[in-house]
Amino acid sequence: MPHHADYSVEDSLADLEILDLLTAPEPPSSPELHKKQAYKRRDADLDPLLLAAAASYGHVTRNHYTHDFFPAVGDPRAEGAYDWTKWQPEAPGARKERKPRLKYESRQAPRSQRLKQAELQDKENGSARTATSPLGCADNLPSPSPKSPTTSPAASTSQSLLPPSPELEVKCMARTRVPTPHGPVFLHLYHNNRDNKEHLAIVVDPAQLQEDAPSVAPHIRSRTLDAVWSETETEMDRITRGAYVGRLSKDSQKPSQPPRQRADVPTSDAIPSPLVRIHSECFTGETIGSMRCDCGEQLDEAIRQIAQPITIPSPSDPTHTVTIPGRGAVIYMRQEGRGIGLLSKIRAYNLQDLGHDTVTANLMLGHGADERGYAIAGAIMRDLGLGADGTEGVRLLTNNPDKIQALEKEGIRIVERVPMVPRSWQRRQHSKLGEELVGVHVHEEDERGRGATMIGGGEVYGEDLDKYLRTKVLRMGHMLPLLSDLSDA
Ligand SMILES: Nc1nc2c(ncn2[C@@H]2O[C@H](COP(=O)(O)OP(=O)(O)OP(=O)(O)O)[C@@H](O)[C@H]2O)c(=O)[nH]1
Repeated sequence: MPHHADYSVEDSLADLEILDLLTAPEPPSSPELHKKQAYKRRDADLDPLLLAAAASYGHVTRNHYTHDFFPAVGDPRAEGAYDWTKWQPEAPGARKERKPRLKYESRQAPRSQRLKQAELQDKENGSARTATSPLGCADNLPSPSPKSPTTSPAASTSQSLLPPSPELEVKCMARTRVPTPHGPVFLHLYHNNRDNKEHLAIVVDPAQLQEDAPSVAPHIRSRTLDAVWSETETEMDRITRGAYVGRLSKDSQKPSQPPRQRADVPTSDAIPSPLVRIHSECFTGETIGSMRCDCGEQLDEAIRQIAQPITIPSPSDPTHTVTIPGRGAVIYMRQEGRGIGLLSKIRAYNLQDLGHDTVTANLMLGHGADERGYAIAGAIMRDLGLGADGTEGVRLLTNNPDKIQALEKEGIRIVERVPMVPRSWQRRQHSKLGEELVGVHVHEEDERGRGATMIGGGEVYGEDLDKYLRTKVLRMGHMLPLLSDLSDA
C-alpha cells in the first residue's frame, strides 16, 4: 500500500472492502451492493497493486479495466486541476489538508451511447450482434484473442455469419539493395489483402549482385515483384520498383524476367537450405535499444548468421572446397508486442514492473499471451520461393515451437531448426566454463564494431532480460536451455 501522508487507516479498510468486492468468487449480486452507503466514500489514490490484483480475477470486466482516466492537468482552471511540477514534499508535522480533488474524465463514451452506435453500425452492415457481446462495442478494447477462453459461442456464431474473407494475397511492391554491417541485403516491401500493414522481407543473397558469375543456387526472388504488372508498364517502371537483376547502377539497368520465363537453377544437396527467420517488430528493442528483451540483438544476429559464407565441395572438383555467399531471409512482420501493439506493450511493461511476467501482463490487459499469426509470413515465403512446395525447404532460426507449427500449417517445409541463443547467455556460459570464446560470435569489441549502426551493437543483458527469457522458456515452451541448466552440464 502506498505511504501517502494523507493515506489513513480508513482508506486502507475501504481498499480492503473494494478488493473483497472485486475478487469475491461470485460477482456481487446481493442487495447489500445496492444499499446506499454500503461502501464508504474514499478520496485517496487507488493503489495500482489493488487494481492489478482485482483485474486478474475473472468477473472484473475488461470494460472497466481499460477505462482511461486522466486528471485535468491540462486546464489550470478546471476543477481539481493540479500542477504536479510544483509538488513539494510536506514539512513534517504540517497540518494535513485534503489534496484538491482531481477531476477524472473517461475517454470512453457512456456505454448506452456505445451500444446505440454499435446497433446502428450493425444495421448498416446487416450483421446481427448478440446482446451477449456488449464488450464488442467498446472501441478502445483489444480485439478478443482467438485463443481467449472468454469468446462466447454466441460471438462465434455471429462471426460465422460474416462473409468468408478473400483468399490471402501478398504482393511485393518494391525492392532495393541496402548495405548493412553484415553485407548487402535486398529489402522487399509487401502489401497484402488481410491487414493494412507493410510487412518486409530482408533477403540476403549477395550472389545476385554478381550477375556474370554462374549461379550455384537458385536466387531468392519475389514472383509478384518480377511479374509484369500491366501492359503499359515501362522498363523504367519495373526498375524503379526493384524488378531488375544484378547490381543497379548508372551503367547497369537490366529489368528482371517474369518468373515463367526464368531458367530454373537446380538445387544441389551440397548447399544447405536457405536460413530464414520470421522476426516480429519490436520498436523498443530495435530502435531505442531496450534491454527488456533481446529483439534488437536477435534481428542483428539473424542477419549476421544468414550472411555467413558457406563452404561446399567444389562442383567441378569434389576434392576441393569453394566458398559461396550466405543465403536466406528475415521476414519482418509488423506484429509489435507479439501482436498486441505498442500501446498495450508499453502498458504491459508497467504491469511487469509491478511484478507480473510477460505472459500474465498480456492476459491482464485482456490480450492473449501471443496474438501473432503466420499466414502472411507463410505467403511472403512462398512468394520468395522459400520453403514452398517443390523447393529445397528452409532452415528456420527460432526457439519458438508455435512458430514452427504455424508455418508448417501454412505448407512451409522446414528441414531444420537453428536455435537462437542470446549472446549474453552464451558469453556467461562460456566464461563460467572458463572457455575461450574462439569462433563464438560474442566477442564484444568485434560485435560492437560490426553492429555499429544498430543500437548498442553488442549484446543485450540485465535482470529484466533474464526474467523475460526465463518466462519464454518456462511459460511459452521456448526451446532454449536455461542458463542454470547449462552451468550444470
Ligand atoms: N507483449 C509483449 N511483447 C513483447 C515483450 N517483449 C518483447 N515482445 C515482443 O515479442 C516479439 C518478439 O518475440 P520473441 O518472443 O522474442 O520471439 P519469438 O518470435 O516468439 O521466438 P524466437 O523465434 O525464438 O525469437 C516482438 O514483437 C516484441 O515486440 C513483452 O514483454 N510483452
